[in-house]
Amino acid sequence: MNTMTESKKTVTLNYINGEWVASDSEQTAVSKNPAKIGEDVGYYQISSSNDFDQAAISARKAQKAWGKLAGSVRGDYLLKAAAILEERIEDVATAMTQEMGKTFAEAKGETARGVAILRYYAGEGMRAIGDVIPSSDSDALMFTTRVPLGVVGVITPWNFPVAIPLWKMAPALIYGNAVVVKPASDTAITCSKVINCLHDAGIPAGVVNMVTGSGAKIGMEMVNHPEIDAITFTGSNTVGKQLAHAAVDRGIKYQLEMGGKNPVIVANDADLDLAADATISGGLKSTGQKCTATSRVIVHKDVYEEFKEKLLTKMKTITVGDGFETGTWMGPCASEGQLETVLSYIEKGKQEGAKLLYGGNQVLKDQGYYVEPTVFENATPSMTIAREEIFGPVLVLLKVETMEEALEMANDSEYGLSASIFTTNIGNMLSFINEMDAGLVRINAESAGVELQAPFGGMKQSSSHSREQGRAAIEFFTSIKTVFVK
Ligand SMILES: NC(=O)C1=CN([C@@H]2O[C@H](COP(=O)(O)OP(=O)(O)OC[C@H]3O[C@@H](n4cnc5c(N)ncnc54)[C@H](OP(=O)(O)O)[C@@H]3O)[C@@H](O)[C@H]2O)C=CC1
Ligand SMILES: O=C(O)CCC(=O)C(=O)O
Repeated sequence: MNTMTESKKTVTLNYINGEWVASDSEQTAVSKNPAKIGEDVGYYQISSSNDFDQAAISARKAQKAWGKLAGSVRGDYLLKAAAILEERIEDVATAMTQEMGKTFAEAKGETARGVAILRYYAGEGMRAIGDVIPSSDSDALMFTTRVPLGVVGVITPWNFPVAIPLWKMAPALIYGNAVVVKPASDTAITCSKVINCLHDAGIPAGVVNMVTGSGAKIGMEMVNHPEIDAITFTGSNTVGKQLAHAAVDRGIKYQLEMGGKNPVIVANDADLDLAADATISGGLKSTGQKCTATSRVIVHKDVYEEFKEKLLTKMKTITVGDGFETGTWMGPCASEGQLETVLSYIEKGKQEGAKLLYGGNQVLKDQGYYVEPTVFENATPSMTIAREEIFGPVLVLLKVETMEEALEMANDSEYGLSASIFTTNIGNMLSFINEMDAGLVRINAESAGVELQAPFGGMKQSSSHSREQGRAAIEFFTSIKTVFVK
């Protein structure tokens, strides 16, 4: 059982060396429902250094045997875990909606994506891992193979509490690593349910470990721990950079996936209904809390007014509320802190002279951390709302005279994660594909929407320039060995 009951409280436990255990700190913290002020979802462990130490040591011990198993055998564990997660979709998605507010439909969709991620990486256990390379010595055989890194530390955010831990853990495991995961505190309970699927699939003790608690404490201990050979992280740029510095100091491998300020360009030949729908879906689903969310909407002057009207008409139909209620399109911000951040950006937008076209207010205040879908216009590219990641349901409209100006503006950002263009002109498409500085470029499709079988990652400040997901994951989670036999 991943929980225990203590004074009528349901307490989620740590998972160390194949067992669900309480922290020796004897401290727990509460996970709160952002849709219902005052409703506690449950409790999780505030772990100690000793807990983390135990997890890292047991991962080190277990990795040796795990790494020696055939890839197909490791894959079988992932397939079993996938089947178990599939049976538990409703339960896992319920925890997700309760902990971070995403609508139940989105939470179920994400959990189904988690199942697909496990199945995809199970298949990786059967695929080629090296090349035969002709040697200059005709009597020799030269080839490459790949070996696991050892123990991988996994630090994950709250916005995709099932998909992100799985798209990091599943490739780590299939390529023979052991893992210690430190999930976001806001969604620790959801993550423990995912780990429980791996436990119930019979994964050998120590191969997977989960330690919950403060990121500032456990996260930093993780990157500095001698038993940790690599770190994979998704979250804020500030924390990502701290981890990178520490990883470089220790000479370990690291992978960071961080922020975005993703643009969508609407050309004067675009299908404006499609563009408006995709801007809303890409910018406001999950309450704008995706690193791939649309944030800057760069519109050609010829279609600006028409596009704006379509966008506003559609935005006005959005229903905000508890993600469990039928009819809710957009849930609350994930926490009080996120709500405050979003409201402070809205204030800054007004102060800096942008025009608030729609929304901008906190709503259902006595119920939860809700904010209206919001759109600004008359913004300039130098305004804070056009430069910084807001991570909320806020769109900024920017008008341009030409497509060259649109592309230049789209690239005028420290980030480069995802970007889209709406156009029917092949020349516009090709310029965008070639010149847009983003890891994910999408034509006539919203900026969000990552496919698990394709590489994912950003340019500039959005990532550590590595890619995760798809086959690209093998580059991070393994080391290449070149073998020469004579
Ligand atoms: N790229 C993305 O998908 C995401 C981007 N963000 C951006 O970051 C902003 C802040 O969100 P927030 O949740 O605070 O993001 P953080 O980067 O603080 O948190 C992400 C993960 O890192 C952990 N963490 C926190 N501090 C440290 C540390 N010093 N060392 C190691 N790990 C640490 C967190 O643990 P704990 O939860 O215990 O603090 C969590 O597991 C958002 O508004 C958004 O702009 C946030 C989440 C995802
Ligand atoms: O767009 C997506 O599906 C994934 C987004 C993501 O990776 C993130 O927000 O961290």
